[in-house]
Amino acid sequence: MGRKFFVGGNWKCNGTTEEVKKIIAVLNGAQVPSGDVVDVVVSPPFVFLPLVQSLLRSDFHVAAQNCWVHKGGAFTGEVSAEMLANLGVPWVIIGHSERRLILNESSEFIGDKVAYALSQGLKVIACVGETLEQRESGSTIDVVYAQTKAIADKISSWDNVVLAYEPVWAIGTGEVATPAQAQEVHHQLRKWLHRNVSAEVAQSVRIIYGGSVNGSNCKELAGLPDLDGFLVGGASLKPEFVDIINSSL
Ligand SMILES: O=C(CO)COP(=O)(O)O
Repeated sequence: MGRKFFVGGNWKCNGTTEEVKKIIAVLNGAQVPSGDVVDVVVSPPFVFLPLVQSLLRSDFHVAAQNCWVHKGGAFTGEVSAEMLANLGVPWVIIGHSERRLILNESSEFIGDKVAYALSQGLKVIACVGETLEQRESGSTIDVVYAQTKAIADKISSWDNVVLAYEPVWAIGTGEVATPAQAQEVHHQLRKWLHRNVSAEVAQSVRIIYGGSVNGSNCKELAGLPDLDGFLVGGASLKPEFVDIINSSL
């Protein structure tokens, strides 16, 4: 069985109620393949999750952009995995580079978060990726292996995990990875899963790419053998997100 294409839209810390309604109207009117062909997940800021859930077509789903690492409690400003499950939010993005780098989340902390979110029945988009400095020093593969290992060490099943490779130097820069660069890292990640988890998991886990994906560059990337979809930032707030959803056709 092939891996189902997956397209996530990470809205990051953007949007007003009016803007949310506008982008949802575009998505709801879009001609896209059925949910059997592509998983579409949009990830608004926490405060807009109920609004998006109430308006969004039923074949698309929502993701939170983060959650607390363990059970909720006295953690001011945090949102727990239990709360997301209680709201019927099926997905959560964990380990985005903006949280790793700006909020100093360690790989170990991210591994704990992924494990806890899974334990609460959430599905996880787990992000890995190297900085420009790491790429230039030749350590890309070591970095993404270590980030992936920190997750693998904490979880017992990859059934509900999508792995997102997002090179930091490509995020929000307009400098998308070349098809060769993306394919190389995705292939190496699949090899790592094969060696360290299982052949079955290596075969079935979706590895998606993020970093300056847009309506014009998505098609070529979508055809790569080890690339199973996208995690889209800026372009997920625009009508071209529909082209990205359709890029595997
Ligand atoms: O960080 C990203 C998605 O999580 C990618 O962002 P951009 O598509 O804006 O480069």
